[in-house]
Amino acid sequence: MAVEKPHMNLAVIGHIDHGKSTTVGRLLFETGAVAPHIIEGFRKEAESKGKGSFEFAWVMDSLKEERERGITIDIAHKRFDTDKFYFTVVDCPGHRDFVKNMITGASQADAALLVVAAPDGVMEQTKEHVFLSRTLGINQLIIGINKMDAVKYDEKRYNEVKEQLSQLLKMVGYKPEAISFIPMSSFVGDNISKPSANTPWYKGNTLLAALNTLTEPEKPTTLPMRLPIQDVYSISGIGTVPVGRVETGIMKKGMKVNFMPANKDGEIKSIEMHHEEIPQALPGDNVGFNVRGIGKGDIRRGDVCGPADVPPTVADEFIAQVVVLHHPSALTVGYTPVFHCHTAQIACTFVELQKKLDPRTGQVKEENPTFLKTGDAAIVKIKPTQPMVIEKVKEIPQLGRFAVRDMGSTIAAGVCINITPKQMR
Ligand SMILES: Nc1nc2c(ncn2[C@@H]2O[C@H](COP(=O)(O)OP(=O)(O)OP(=O)(O)O)[C@@H](O)[C@H]2O)c(=O)[nH]1
Repeated sequence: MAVEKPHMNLAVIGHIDHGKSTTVGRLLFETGAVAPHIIEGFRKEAESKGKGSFEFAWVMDSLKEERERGITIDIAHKRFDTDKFYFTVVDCPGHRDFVKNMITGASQADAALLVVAAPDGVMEQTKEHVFLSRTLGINQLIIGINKMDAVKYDEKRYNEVKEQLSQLLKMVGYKPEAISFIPMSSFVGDNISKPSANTPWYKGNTLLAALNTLTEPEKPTTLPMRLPIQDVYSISGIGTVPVGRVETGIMKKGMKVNFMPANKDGEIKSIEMHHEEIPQALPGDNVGFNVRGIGKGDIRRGDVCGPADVPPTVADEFIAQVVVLHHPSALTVGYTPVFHCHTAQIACTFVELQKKLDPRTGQVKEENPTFLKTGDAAIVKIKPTQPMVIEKVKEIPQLGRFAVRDMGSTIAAGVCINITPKQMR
């Protein structure tokens, strides 16, 4: 029987027009995920509209209007295989709900591919995306220095851009020496699956070979068990069945558990996954489970299940590091948008703006700033308007991240660095 390859979620990030979509299109094409006749169809359609150079980018444009405007929006949920992994391409920052999806775990990326155009080098969004990747806990990075054809495959230019990037990576805490840099052209197909004769000076991996060097993320089984509740059902003959995904630790049959902030105790009677009873559930498993001692009205979406002896932390207040991604004006003390943290959505107030940071270095730029604006990073104190479970990102990273949403868009993203807990028991 064929053994399924390990799965990796890959975020493709980089400055606008640096070639993210073209690179994804090229990867899908060269790994056989898109049939050549489909590419040919796109090429003809593009030519007929005078956009002949867009063929690979077009593979990714599933929306017709987007195609006509010549920009790419929908690169979500594209799959391709290397001989070691199968990859799902997740949305990139700036595209729709990327940040929110990353944080709520819907598309937590295991690795990121940063695309940087050789003619431009490091640009504004390159910096933003690198910082955001770091904040969101993406530890593995591959860098494609793209559009090498447009700089005549010049080794000197490649080294300049590589050096700029190395500086940037060091500032945010990545180790450039552990990262693959690849001179490539997604458009021409250089160094994607085969070493290119256009870059005889380059002896490193192709993009596909570099993707194969990534390591499968370990399941966080040694952390305390945390399962944020997605829904609660009442099933006749069984009783109350909460459902959700195990984020950390192991849920076992017979375990004594506690739900916070509901502050209800129970015992796991049975666990079910894909309609089969299982003795234990691991991180990543989506399960339904039956708990002795819990009624349907006792718990709800946003509550978190944990072991009774290490219950989830309910915050009275918490200190967070945030990055403001998009705020129409100035974010000030008193602002109370909705925080999305695991499955909870709770209005929280910015009660103190403690320090403004340089988003690239993390150095303090200003103490007690009066406001924050788009692009700022800061240390802030937050007070939830209702009891809310959150954990320190250093202790349980999966429950320590949040997205801040207001009026339909993601205003900020952040991580919880300290908590003043609410005494619950
Ligand atoms: N010369 C050259 N052009 C390229 C290469 N890769 C992409 N392009 C062109 O660069 C432009 C932008 O490419 P996209 O793939 O749409 O870039 P993107 O980063 O996905 O852009 P957004 O989704 O709008 O942020 C298109 O005109 C591509 O044809 C390359 O390797 N060489």
